[in-house]
Amino acid sequence: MNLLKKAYVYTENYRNNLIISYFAVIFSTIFYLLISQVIRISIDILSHNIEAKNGIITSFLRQIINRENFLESLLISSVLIVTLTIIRGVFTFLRSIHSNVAAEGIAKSLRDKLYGHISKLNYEYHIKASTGDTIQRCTSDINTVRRFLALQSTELFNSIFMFILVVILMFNMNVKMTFIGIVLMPIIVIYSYYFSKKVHFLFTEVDESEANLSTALEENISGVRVVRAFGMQAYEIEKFDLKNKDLKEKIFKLINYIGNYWSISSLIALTQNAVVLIFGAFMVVDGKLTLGTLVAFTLLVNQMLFPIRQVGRILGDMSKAKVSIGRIEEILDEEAENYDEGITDHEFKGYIEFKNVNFSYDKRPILKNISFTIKPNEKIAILGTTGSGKSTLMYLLTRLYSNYTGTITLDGIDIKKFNKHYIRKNIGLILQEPFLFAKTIQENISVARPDADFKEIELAADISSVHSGILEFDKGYETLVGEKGVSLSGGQKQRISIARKVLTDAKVIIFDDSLSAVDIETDMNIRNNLKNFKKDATTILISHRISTLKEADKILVLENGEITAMGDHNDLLKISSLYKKINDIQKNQSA
Ligand SMILES: Nc1ncnc2c1ncn2[C@@H]1O[C@H](COP(=O)(O)OP(=O)(O)OP(=O)(O)O)[C@@H](O)[C@H]1O
Repeated sequence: MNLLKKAYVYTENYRNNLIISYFAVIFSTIFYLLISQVIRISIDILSHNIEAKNGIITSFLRQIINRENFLESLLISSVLIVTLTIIRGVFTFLRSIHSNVAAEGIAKSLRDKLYGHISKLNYEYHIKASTGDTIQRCTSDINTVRRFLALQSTELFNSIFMFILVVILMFNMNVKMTFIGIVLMPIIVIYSYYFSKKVHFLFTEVDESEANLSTALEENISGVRVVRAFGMQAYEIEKFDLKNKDLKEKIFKLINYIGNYWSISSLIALTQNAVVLIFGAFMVVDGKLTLGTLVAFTLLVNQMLFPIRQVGRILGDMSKAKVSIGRIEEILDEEAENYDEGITDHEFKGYIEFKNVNFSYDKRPILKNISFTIKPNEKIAILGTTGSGKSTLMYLLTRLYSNYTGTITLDGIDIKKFNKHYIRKNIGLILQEPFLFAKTIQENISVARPDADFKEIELAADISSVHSGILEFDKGYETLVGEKGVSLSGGQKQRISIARKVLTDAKVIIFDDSLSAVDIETDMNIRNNLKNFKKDATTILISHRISTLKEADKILVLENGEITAMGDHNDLLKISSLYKKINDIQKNQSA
């Protein structure tokens, strides 16, 4: 019930389709019962002229068929049966169309809802969640809910409704035969229920094995260079072969089990049929049952058996649907970032201040008592040991994390009061490992401003020192970048991502070690180009290169989450031992 209540919410917009398919189930069942009765009464009238129990159908048939005009009557009842079967077929068709329209519609709106929500979830969620798991929730979990809501629920309704009506009708025809007709049904339901549980487990095993195989394949393809460099091909092939074998064995096990189930349950179903026929035949011989009633019983029992065999499976699948709905709701219950509130109309001047900022990841202190200011148009640089918290500092500034203590202000206003889009539009963060989409270079540059014209894109690429490199490709800006930009060098990828930011009108540009993969000369060119192009932009440079750092107006030295020194190049040579050490090492390397 809880499941149905939860699931009901997702049927919005498709409830009419579901109602039509439920009604179609009702009418298709009623017509089937009608057909069985027409067959029963026709056989009884035409074979022995037996006075069947009076009723609407009997009175109607009595008027149009009789034993005296045998052939004509046979034809009439056949036409009647075919007509009723066609009408039933129309209802079955309606049921199928409407339940499938509802199924696909519900799945689509659920996918839209889930994806829309995921795209608004905070950075912290994305860092912690596994990509594979999230994709599974958006695909196979939605598929399970789709099948349950629109297909299995109508199937379940059909099975229950059919069972109740058939039993009532059979009771009406013959009480003793009714018990005989359903004697093996409980065995079939229990068996199919246990089957579905076991099969669920086997399906999960196959899914896991398939996921292992895909992961191995994905790792091998994307890590092809490492595999070759270490001569690991033979080892990787063997590893893949083992996983492939495991998948084959699990699929065999599953097929075997399903095959056994259908054979055994068919045997039980056939036994049930045989029981009806044998007992029924004796009763017909004893004159306790008419031939027509026996035929009707055989038809009804047969008709009931297939849906009953499905009930166990549907019940098993319901538990799967419950888990899937839970997994989907886990995401939907995550609080989304609010992009609607906050200041958006501020004329940003570029004054930034960190005041006593402290931040922890899972209670582990990362930034400790950070205080510094950046004036508009100033160029500041950050040097720090690995893991000292440089990137984290920039994540706080762009509001990827908000759970810090202390204050961060823009032009004297707390950044928490600004709209998040506004902050990220004005403060452009360029990451060390940029992500490129499986699109053309031109599209990759214009993601930040899809309305930019080609001249602007070219200029942005030129400023980022990547224009001439792009033109060397046969298709130039139309070159398709692979899923992870594999056809581009690390430096090219970094420069394309810089071009993206150049295209925006961000007032602050942060280079988070995003020039690390380009040589010193290109690094300098890009910075000079930017200086001329974005004259009034504030720049924050995270770098390990003294040649880059020394041009900054102010350099922060970060060690273990603390600012240990602050000043320009000459100041730091005197006051920071870390800065001096790095300077000496790099000086010796270039000497
Ligand atoms: N999502 C996270 N959850 C937990 N700890 C994290 C998370 N992200 C980073 N850290 C930890 O926080 C510390 C600071 O990370 P950060 O990336 O800010 O350092 P960094 O100075 O930029 O390092 P690098 O120079 O290597 O890029 C590191 O010890 C890192 O392991």
